[in-house]
Amino acid sequence: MSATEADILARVAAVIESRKPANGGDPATSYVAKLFDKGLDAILKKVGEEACETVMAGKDGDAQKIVYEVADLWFHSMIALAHFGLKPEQVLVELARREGLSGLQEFAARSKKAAEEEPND
Ligand SMILES: N=c1c2ncn([C@@H]3O[C@H](COP(=O)(O)OP(=O)(O)OP(=O)(O)O)[C@@H](O)[C@H]3O)c2ncn1[C@@H]1O[C@H](COP(=O)(O)O)[C@@H](O)[C@H]1O
Repeated sequence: MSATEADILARVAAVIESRKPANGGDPATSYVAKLFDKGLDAILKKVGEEACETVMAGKDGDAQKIVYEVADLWFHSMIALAHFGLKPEQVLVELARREGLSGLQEFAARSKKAAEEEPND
């Protein structure tokens, strides 16, 4: 991945931020501003729809369609992050934190902690 591609999330996030009503986003001319105007339920509905469309593309096994739907899913997830004042960098930091950490080991550690915290009857 080139530096330019790595910067895309930050650039798209900056445009999303600029579309917030407080930053002058205009629902008449901007899809993102229109979604912010509709509010959190509408944003989350789009995230759910795009997740379903990603699943359907996966079932079809069409590589190009999968890329297209995941792009829609990431894009709408970024609008949801922006709604909560969060940045994609924070998700990237979390992914980086998990690098090299086996998912199975992490699950085992979490299960052990939950069992230890469970109140004894
Ligand atoms: N990456 C995207 C992007 N991906 C998808 N979409 C839009 O998201 C919508 C996806 O909805 P669907 O696929 O469900 O199609 P639809 O049925 O037309 O949509 P709905 O009526 O259900 O909302 C479409 O209208 C797409 O055009 C996007 N719209 C904008 N961007 C980025 O956001 C920037 C700002 O966009 P504006 O706010 O519109 O200027 C753009 O320059 C792009 O970089």
